[in-house]
Amino acid sequence: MNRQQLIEQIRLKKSYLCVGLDTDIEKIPQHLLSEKDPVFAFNKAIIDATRDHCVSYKINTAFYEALGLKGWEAMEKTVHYIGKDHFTIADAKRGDIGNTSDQYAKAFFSALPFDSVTVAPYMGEDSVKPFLQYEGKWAIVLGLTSNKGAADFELQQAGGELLYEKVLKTVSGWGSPDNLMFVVGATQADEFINIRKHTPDHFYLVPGVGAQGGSLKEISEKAMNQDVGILVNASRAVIYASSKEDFAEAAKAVAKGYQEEMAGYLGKK
Ligand SMILES: O=C(O)c1cc(=O)[nH]c(=O)n1[C@@H]1O[C@H](COP(=O)(O)O)[C@@H](O)[C@H]1O
Repeated sequence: MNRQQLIEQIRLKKSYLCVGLDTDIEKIPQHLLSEKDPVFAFNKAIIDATRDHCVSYKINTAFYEALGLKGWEAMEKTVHYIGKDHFTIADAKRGDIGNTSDQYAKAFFSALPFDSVTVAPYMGEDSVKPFLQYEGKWAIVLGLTSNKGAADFELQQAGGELLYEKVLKTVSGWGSPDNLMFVVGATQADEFINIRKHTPDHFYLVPGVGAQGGSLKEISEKAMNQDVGILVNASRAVIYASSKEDFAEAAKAVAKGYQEEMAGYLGKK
């Protein structure tokens, strides 16, 4: 999905919600465990229930890789089931020397039909560029993350600026707002205005509302640009809204609630 199509979907649905499919076999409702592929059965129900309220799904590959071959198969079935109308993110946080990153890009963009992959920038340009070589596909590079450990490196001074600022400035020169997004944690609201100054036109993937306590209102007020420019992810708050048989309806209600709040912020733009 290209930038224009993504913006169209956001305007059409009045939503910039990304539902995170961090599907943990230990947390899915008991009654699904008798299914042949419980993880896919769970995802399918969540997707059916939430697809009208979100524009994107983020599959955190860790939860699937942890199950071996079965998990990878569930991931593959899930990304195909989502289809082309939603922006798909392989949250794999990849990045390695060039010829290895080439293979990671091939894994998610050719063997699998993801629109984007999350990428760690620590190894520099040759580790990120392979993800920028595919027409209509995106690299989503870690900028300022939502976790406590962001203070260890990202928020440290590096030659008169913060390390994450250097990352935003340098990495934005490797691609364009048409194939590059940045991850900015919802818990980092104090930095949003500064981040927008460095990267005015880019989309941000913003995880950390719901379970991590980030404020949708604050993000929306501080980080939106003229093209909306944000995808806000919630995983556990949506997919584990109920642990019982009504899990899909409960997920729908939470996703709808986020969407309605988003519609309000979009209306003010
Ligand atoms: O790259 C990410 O998606 C990510 C970056 C970040 O800074 N913080 C963060 O929580 N994430 C991911 O976003 C999701 C957040 O999940 P919830 O806290 O359950 O909504 C998880 O899949 C995390 O791996």
